Amino acid sequence: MTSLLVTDIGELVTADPTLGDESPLGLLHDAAVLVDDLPAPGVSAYRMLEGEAVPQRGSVAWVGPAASAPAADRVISVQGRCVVPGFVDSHAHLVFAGDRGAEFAARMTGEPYDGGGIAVSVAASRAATDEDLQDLLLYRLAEMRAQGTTTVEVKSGYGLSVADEARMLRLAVEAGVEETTFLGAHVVPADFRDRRAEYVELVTGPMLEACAPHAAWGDVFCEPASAHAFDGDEARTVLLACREAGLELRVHGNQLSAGPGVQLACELQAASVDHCTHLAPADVDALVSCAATTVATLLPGVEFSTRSPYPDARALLDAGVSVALATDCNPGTCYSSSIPFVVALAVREMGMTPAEALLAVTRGGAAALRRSDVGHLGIGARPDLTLLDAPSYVHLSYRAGVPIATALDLS
Ligand SMILES: N=CN[C@@H](CCC(=O)O)C(=O)O
Ligand SMILES: [Zn+2]
Repeated sequence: MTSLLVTDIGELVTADPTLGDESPLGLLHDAAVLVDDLPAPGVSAYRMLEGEAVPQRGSVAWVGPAASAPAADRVISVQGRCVVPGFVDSHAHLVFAGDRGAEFAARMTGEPYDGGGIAVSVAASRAATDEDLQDLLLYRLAEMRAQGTTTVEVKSGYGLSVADEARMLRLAVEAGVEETTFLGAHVVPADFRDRRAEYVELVTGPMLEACAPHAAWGDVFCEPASAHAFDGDEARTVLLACREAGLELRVHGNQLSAGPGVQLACELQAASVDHCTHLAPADVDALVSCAATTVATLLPGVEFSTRSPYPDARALLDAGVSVALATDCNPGTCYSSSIPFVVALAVREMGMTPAEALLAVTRGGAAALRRSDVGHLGIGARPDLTLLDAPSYVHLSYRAGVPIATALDLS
């Protein structure tokens, strides 16, 4: 094992309020970070523990002024640039084949989004080989890392058969994704259109049984305003079955209408309810009451790509709601893998400050995945450092569209 000092950090955001200026950003200037327990170059990054190969990632051992940094086996100077915690993208659909650019173009001339296009991605994904899907997934994961994302959640949902849902989750696990979500209840597939109850039985029975071994989370697209998605009762049935199978819960809710998704997520103590585009006053009250357990994950790339009104993040934060931001990278409502793009939208369009937006894609994303080891650079954290080719985190939204963020390679 070796140690590594990342030094000459002009501005360091730890997102740990016990460090630095003791603000929520835990900000330091002219700083350094010591990472311990890294595998030595050329040595296996895995250690066998009880018969299983466990990745050795190291951890943050010290944070402070560069001038008083401890010695280390290796040193990387970032030459005055800004370092922030690696972004945690808590909502993405990365296992799919096919293209829906024409659907996007039609939306830009006024066609509404209703979820019907999901069938196009399902057909293309079912037809794709394992190898094709794996290549596409790995490409998208690399694209995210190149833009500063170090933890990502990946959903199934473009298989909608027992075998295809299970293979999508298996491929995600094989690609090294730690946060995998079973979304067999994405939409009701065409061959079940007049047999909705039968599809819910399939999802909660054989499909769940085949998928649960590859998934940490269970999710549902709860949207009574769409004929393709699931109403409140169907969504409850799916979520309860997922919980029974040992999965923790997350919900696609209130995307197209102020439906029952938020209330259901709060009632079932889901980790996150995602979209929250259309909220009734009672939904905001519910999100405030359940802020300790349930995060409202806002996905402004979706509002951008579906030309919908942005949720009022300012009002949610002021009310005391726990807020995260994520990409929702998917072929339909937002084919962007860029957390910096999401940050820029949240600041420009949703009333968030640059600091709040950065915390929402780090601490917020981690809370939405119930993770305490990522989303910050406190002592003991996973050493996921994202480098900004800029003097300050403010540049993430100030320099919108410029590729300044990238995950730092410690190897
Ligand atoms: N709304 C449901 N699911 C995805 C979109 C899926 C698609 O259109 O392909 C979302 O989160 O926006
Ligand atoms: Zn989604």
